Amino acid sequence: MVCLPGLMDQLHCELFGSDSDLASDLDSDVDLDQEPLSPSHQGFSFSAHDGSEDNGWAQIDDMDMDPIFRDIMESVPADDVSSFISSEPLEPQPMHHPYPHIPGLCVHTNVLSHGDQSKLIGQITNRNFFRAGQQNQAMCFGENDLAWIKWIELLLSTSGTLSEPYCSSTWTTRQPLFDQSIMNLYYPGNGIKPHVDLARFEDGIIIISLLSSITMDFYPARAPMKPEDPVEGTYTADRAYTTRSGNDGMDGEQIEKGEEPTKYSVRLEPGSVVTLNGPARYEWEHGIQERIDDVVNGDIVKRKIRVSVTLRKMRPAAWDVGPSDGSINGEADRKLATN
Ligand SMILES: O=C(O)CCC(=O)C(=O)O
Ligand SMILES: [Fe+2]
Repeated sequence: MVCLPGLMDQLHCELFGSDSDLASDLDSDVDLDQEPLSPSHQGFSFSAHDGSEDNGWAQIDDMDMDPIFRDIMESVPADDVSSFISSEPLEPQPMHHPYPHIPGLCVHTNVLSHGDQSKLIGQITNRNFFRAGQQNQAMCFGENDLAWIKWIELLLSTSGTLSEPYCSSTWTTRQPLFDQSIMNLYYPGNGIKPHVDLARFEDGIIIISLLSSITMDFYPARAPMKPEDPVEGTYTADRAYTTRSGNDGMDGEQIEKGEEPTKYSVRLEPGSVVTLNGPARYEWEHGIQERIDDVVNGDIVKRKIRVSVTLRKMRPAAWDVGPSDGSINGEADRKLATN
């Protein structure tokens, strides 16, 4: 694993245990019939949405489990969440939906079968990434720490999700395909502010949706990026993440002028995958509004608990980036969104 202290700090990622332990622990996949991994087997702790600095495993036994999370997770056998996903076919027939207004955006439905979704959720809960529901985001860095999710790459390939014209072969043939992942947990009412993913990630980003559907919105970026931008980023936090949230996508200036911002809404179903390439990755912001329901074809649909997995690849130079303003990324946005 390569993860410099500065970078770790900036992305709220804390290492527990030695690298060698971590690598061997993560070599094999999670056996869903086993007991959840003990804290000593888990290499990382992750930022909590309360912003607390010290999230050491020593505290875990003392944690009060979030009651909503407990109810949901206790009702789900570790290896079967199909009761959450009742409306999908057993054998998925992937469909690919490009969005012509947003070049490089494609939503791929029915990519993960019930079993695939169960396995992925089982892996996530087994690893206690969300610390029993007390935090809403977790991250993994480096190929070793993504070993548990490597099987998804094959699924993406065989489903046609990583094929032209939806995804450019300039990135789908890279090795490794992904070396960074973020798991996000959303309760009804939670969201993520509109953002362009950090410049430190390469082109070619995927978002997997699990457990329930949600509406994601896309807006033209206020500060578009280019692939060759410095890995540190080129824009400031106050420019990138100000008021475009919770008000149907209008920022302060646009509200004053009475202008409607361009916004495209995309429905993300469990088992679906979003691919972001080129303009969709660099020139459009994506976000999820903080609401308890979404309007879908005129109907109000209540939100339920949702988990997403974002997979990306770090730009080589990004591993050397030291600490800077940690607030200019989507990770920090989750913290704001839940406070
Ligand atoms: O949770 C999602 O669906 C989106 C996550 C995201 O945009 C991010 O982590 O950068
Ligand atoms: Fe993002």
